[in-house]
Amino acid sequence: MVNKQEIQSKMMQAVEAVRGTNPMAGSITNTVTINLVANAQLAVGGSAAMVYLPDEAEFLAKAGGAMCINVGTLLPIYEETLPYVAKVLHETGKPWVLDPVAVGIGSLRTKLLQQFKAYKPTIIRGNASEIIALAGLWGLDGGTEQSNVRGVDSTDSVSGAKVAAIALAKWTGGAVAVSGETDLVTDGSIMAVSYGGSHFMEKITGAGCSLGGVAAVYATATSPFIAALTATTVYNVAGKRAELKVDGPGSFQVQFIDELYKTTAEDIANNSLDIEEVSFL
Ligand SMILES: Nc1ncnc2c1ncn2[C@@H]1O[C@H](COP(=O)(O)OP(=O)(O)OP(=O)(O)O)[C@@H](O)[C@H]1O
Ligand SMILES: Cc1ncsc1CCO
Ligand SMILES: [Mg+2]
Repeated sequence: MVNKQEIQSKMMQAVEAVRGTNPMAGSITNTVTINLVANAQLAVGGSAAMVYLPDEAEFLAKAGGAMCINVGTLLPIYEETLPYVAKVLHETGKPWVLDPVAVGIGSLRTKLLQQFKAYKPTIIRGNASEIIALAGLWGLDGGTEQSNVRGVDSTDSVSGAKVAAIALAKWTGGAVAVSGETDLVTDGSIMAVSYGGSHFMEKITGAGCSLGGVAAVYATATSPFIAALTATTVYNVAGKRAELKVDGPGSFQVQFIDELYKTTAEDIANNSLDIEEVSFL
């Protein structure tokens, strides 16, 4: 049986460990949201470093406790950097997060995301359409060949990505986090549903990208499943609280960083969470 209290207590430990040790998680991420990703990582107690070049990515992969790869805005150099660093991460057993932003657009994005299948990202984080499309690209259950990703936005429901999320987690042996109004996190055998957040998170860019960066920070301190669930939960708590204090998306983003900074381990344990065993779904 899955023990919800044990999961909550592991999340609390991860939050405290990160606040106590300031772990570094490097990123190769998109140019739209790079600043929000770094600030969110710092707000939860981590340390950020962003690079583009293959040798620098290798340095960060080895020096940090985990890494975040987000394919939002591809540059030609990424054809070299991304498979190279993913191989280093896989071979050294370093946890890494993949955000398959806009999967389905362009030949380089498709080629890179196909290459990542063999390097088994420890955490895959995306919106529902991205998770379904990545499962489709990798030939796994629950995926569709045609991507429903509309640019970087989702057109699918989170619950519709359940089978794809489980299949991806079983393939990687890690965790998958599907974001939306409610969030799903699975390791292929447990399915967690986390509630909270804010409608304003759809009105700022990078809530998802920065969630991936924060998941990488927690992955330096705990298992992929607990890291993905802790990041998801912190986002749900901080989003809910920030919404109460603001009246628009611009001030929401500022308030959200403050709430990430203020969210405690107890707040995370007290946030609404459902846990189910996948075999019963
Ligand atoms: N309608 C909503 N209500 C509550 N929380 C939401 C809502 N939509 C998104 N969120 C939260 O926003 C965060 C990002 O999820 P989202 O699905 O928007 O990612 P995304 O589409 O990849 O974002 P981006 O690509 O802009 O970074 C998650 O923490 C999620 O829980
Ligand atoms: C808007 C946008 N375009 C490419 S990446 C990105 C950030 C959200 O995914
Ligand atoms: Mg996204």
